[in-house]
Amino acid sequence: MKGAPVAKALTERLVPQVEELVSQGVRPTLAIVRVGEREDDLSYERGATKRADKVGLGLRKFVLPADCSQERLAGVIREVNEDASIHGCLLFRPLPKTLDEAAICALLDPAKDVDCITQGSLYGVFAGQPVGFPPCTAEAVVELLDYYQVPLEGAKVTVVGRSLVIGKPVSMMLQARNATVTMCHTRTRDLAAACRNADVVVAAAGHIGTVGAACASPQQVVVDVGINWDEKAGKLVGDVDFDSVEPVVRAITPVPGGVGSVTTAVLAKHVVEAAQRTVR
Ligand SMILES: Nc1nc(=O)c2c([nH]1)NC[C@@H]1CN(c3ccc(C(=O)N[C@@H](CCC(=O)O)C(=O)O)cc3)C=[N+]21
Repeated sequence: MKGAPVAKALTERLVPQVEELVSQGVRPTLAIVRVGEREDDLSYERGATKRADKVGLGLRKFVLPADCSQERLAGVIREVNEDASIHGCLLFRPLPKTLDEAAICALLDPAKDVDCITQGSLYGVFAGQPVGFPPCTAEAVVELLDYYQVPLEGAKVTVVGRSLVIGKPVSMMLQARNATVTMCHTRTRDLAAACRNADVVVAAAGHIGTVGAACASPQQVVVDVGINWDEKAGKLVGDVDFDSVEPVVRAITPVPGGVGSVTTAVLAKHVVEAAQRTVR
């Protein structure tokens, strides 16, 4: 299950909407805030830059060194908040450990929170209320499964990983679609069994090889959300051991070229929606 056709379908709907906004004098614009040079951040930035070009979004990049102070980063977020020509903000996470990530996230204007880093947006996802936007990657997983017509109603879905960025919110979104969701993590006793037993596995652990052949079963659909830098191979890989899992399962997403490309399309969609809200 490649991401490109899903992203293309999403993106095609956005182009006329951007044209309409531009004719009203508004160019939907995304601010990217990056601290340091993490490989996964740089990958997202490349993808988002290409997507913004295709859709016709404005893009402003704020890049700070990994050792920057809390005050300096806070200053950038305030600048984003005050700039009326910016409609959405993507702050790459995790931030370096020296920074207080929660305090930074709380500073962002909720109206510009296109990736669910503020508490109100998270509340929306957990309560099933239309407050803000869900995390782009979590929404991308659901978009991808819908595009490939993978049934969720009553399906057994195992989510591996419990982060606030992906594991927890995607679990809530899949449950909202009436899937029966099992949440697994580093302390799960028999991860392989919990995965083998599932119709759909969503791998969002953040570690290379978390989901291996023992987790796979025929008829299963595997969505790999992981973006890890493989030092030995010198390339980006997912959380799933693709070569051993792919021959067993019904369908699987590649990394790169899977969920990531859909994530950037969802991001563009959120920025367009945020801009539309400012003119209505
Ligand atoms: N607040 C926050 N939310 C995130 O969702 C988040 C984050 N921080 N920090 C970094 C990771 C990583 N991530 C990627 C998303 C898309 C691609 C993507 O577009 N990948 C292209 C390839 C792009 C390329 O490498 O040229 C693809 O898979 O085809 C990559 C990585 C989201 N993350």
